[in-house]
Formats: sequence, structure tokens, C-alpha cells
Amino acid sequence: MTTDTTTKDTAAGAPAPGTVVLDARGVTMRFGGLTAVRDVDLTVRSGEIVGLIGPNGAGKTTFFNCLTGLYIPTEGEVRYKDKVLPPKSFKVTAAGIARTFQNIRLFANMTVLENVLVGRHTRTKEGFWSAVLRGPGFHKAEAASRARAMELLEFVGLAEKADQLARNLPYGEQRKLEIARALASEPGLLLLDEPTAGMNPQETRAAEELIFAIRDQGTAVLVIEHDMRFIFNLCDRVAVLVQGQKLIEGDPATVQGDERVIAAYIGEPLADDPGAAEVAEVEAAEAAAEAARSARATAPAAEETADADPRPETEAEADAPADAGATDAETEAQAQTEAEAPTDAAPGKENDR
Ligand SMILES: Nc1ncnc2c1ncn2[C@@H]1O[C@H](COP(=O)(O)OP(=O)(O)OP(=O)(O)O)[C@@H](O)[C@H]1O
Repeated sequence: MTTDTTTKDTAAGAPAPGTVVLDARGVTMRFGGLTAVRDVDLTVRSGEIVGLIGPNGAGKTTFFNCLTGLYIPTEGEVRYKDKVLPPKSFKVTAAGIARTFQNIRLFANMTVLENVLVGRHTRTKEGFWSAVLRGPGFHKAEAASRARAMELLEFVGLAEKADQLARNLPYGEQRKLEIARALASEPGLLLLDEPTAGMNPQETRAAEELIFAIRDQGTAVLVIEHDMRFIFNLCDRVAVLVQGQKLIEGDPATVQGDERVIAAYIGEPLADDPGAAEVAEVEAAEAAAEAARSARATAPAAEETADADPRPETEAEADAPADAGATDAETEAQAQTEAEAPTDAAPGKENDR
């Protein structure tokens, strides 16, 4: 089992509120031809809860992975408390950034307490021989580590379940345990990837309270979440990623009211995104097709109007107002004249014009 020599209070080691703890500059991550994250800047300050939102596939988790050493950004730099982060996740954790995952990653067959103790390994100073020989230093460190782990379980509300197997916890409590395990490394910055996924409204509310408490203890929080109500209620600042790029960043009210954010969520592309030319081409083709369809739709209508009276014009004219006052005798005389006209006079020709 891991041992511990540092039961430090999180708040005690926290920098003054407002100090930049995370500073990501120009972070770009490419996978072959796909740019999942493009030139993203983001800062998180001590005492802040910052939200990272965006539609599916926007690059949020990839960006998280760039912050935690799982990915080495293709371009850009990530600093934690003014130091460039090492490109290894365990070193990033040791530096002070901890995270939870979108898909819960607990040790299912270990107890709740053991899971938290595992999370303390980056704060353990006792070496291999100390563990093997189990001298006084080892026992002292182990007791301190257990005490801190129990404190954390108390903090997240799982102390009474310390001896249960992690796999027997309900889903919401497994998420809490993940948070407790992340906190066990005494981070200055906690990254939460969809912490309320699969939670019911009561569990979501409890998660919100827990995150506020974490922030109040001095750990800055960066959280990815799809639940907008949760995020706008929770965060001091929200950044929106769309197609790998940061679209907007601001306080919840500003972001919530931004039309571009709504458009992004219902699928409209960025105005100057890399695919804009292709999108414009498709839109132009669609507009041309629509215009052609409309033209076809109005053409038969015009023909229909012309054909509204199927009788030959001569007959139609007989009904014209000019003729309305003609007496039967006059009509008869006219008919007679026409009947007597020479055949080569092409009767009815005039009416054909
Ligand atoms: N290891 C990888 N190799 C190749 N492409 C990847 C890899 N990881 C992510 N991507 C791609 O990068 C893009 C961004 O994915 P990412 O998971 O970061 O988005 P997301 O915003 O977290 O999405 P969601 O909200 O659905 O979790 C997607 O197109 C995804 O398919």
C-alpha cells in the first residue's frame, strides 16, 4: 500500500486568489490530417471555477489531455504556476494538476479507501525499502496517509463506505470517489471531465455543492460539461470550443446570451472556420437548386392562367363587356357577314394574332 509523509492542507498551499495557475498558450493538437484543437489560449486563476463547453467533437477532451501530459501538443505551451508542464501524466499530477475522466476509471475490486490511497502515491516519500522493512517511518507515513484519505472521504460524503468495494457503489458515488482520489494528490488545479454524466438531478446538485467546496478550499477547477444549467450556475468563467477553436470566453451571462454559441450548438459552422469555403460552396449549390425549383414551380402556374379559359379567343371575346350590349339582331347580322366572307379572307385570322 502507498504511504504518505505529507498531510498538507490544500488551502494552506494555495496561491493567493486571482493568481494564474494554468496558462495554456496557442495549444494545437493534430492527429494526422485532423486538427482536433487549434491555437487555444486559456488561463485559470486560483479561486476560480472555469467551464469548458462545446458541441460533441469540439476538442474539449483532447485539450484536457494536452493539459495533463497524456498528449504532447503539436504546437503551443502549457504552464502550471509559471513552469512549463512536463510531458508525462504522472509528472503533471506531481506538479499539481489532477483530473477525473469522462468514463469512470476506478479500481473496481479495491475498497473505496484503497482507491483514495492509490491517489496519494504522488505525495508519498517512503521508498521501496521503507515499505519492505516496515520501520517506524513507514508506519507513521501510512497512518498519516490513511487519515488524509479518510478526511477526503468525509469531505465527499463517502466515509461510511470506506471498506466497500468501489464496484458496489452507485454511479453517482463512484463519480464522487473519483473526485476524492484526484484530490488525494493535493492538486492546485482539478480538471473534471463531465463530472455529472449519468447523474440524476439530486446527484448533480450535490456535485455542484462539492465543486464549490473544492474551490473554497483553494483548488482551482476547470470543468467540461454538457449540462448547460449546471455549467452556467457553477462557473465564474466559461470558454466555448467549436471545431477545435475557442469561439468565445466570458462570464456565464455573456456566453449564454451569445448567438454564436447557440448557433454552434445547433450545428452552424464558424464564420471563418477551415471548412467555410466548402460550406459556402454547398450553400451556393443549394440556393441555385432552390431557385431552379421555384422557377419550375411558377412556370406551370403562368401557363395555367393563360389556359384558364380553354375556349378559343373568338368565343371568349363574345363574352367581353364590349359585346355585352349587342342585340341579338346585331349578333346575328355579324355572324351572317362572317359566313358570307370569302374563304381566302382567312376568317378568324385576326383573332389569332
Ligand atoms: N487519439 C485520437 N486520434 C484521432 N482523432 C482523435 C483522437 N482523439 C480525438 N480525436 C478526434 O478529435 C476531435 C475532438 O475530439 P474530442 O474527444 O476532444 O472532442 P470533445 O469535445 O471532447 O467531444 P465530446 O463532447 O463528444 O466528448 C474529434 O473529431 C475526435 O474524433
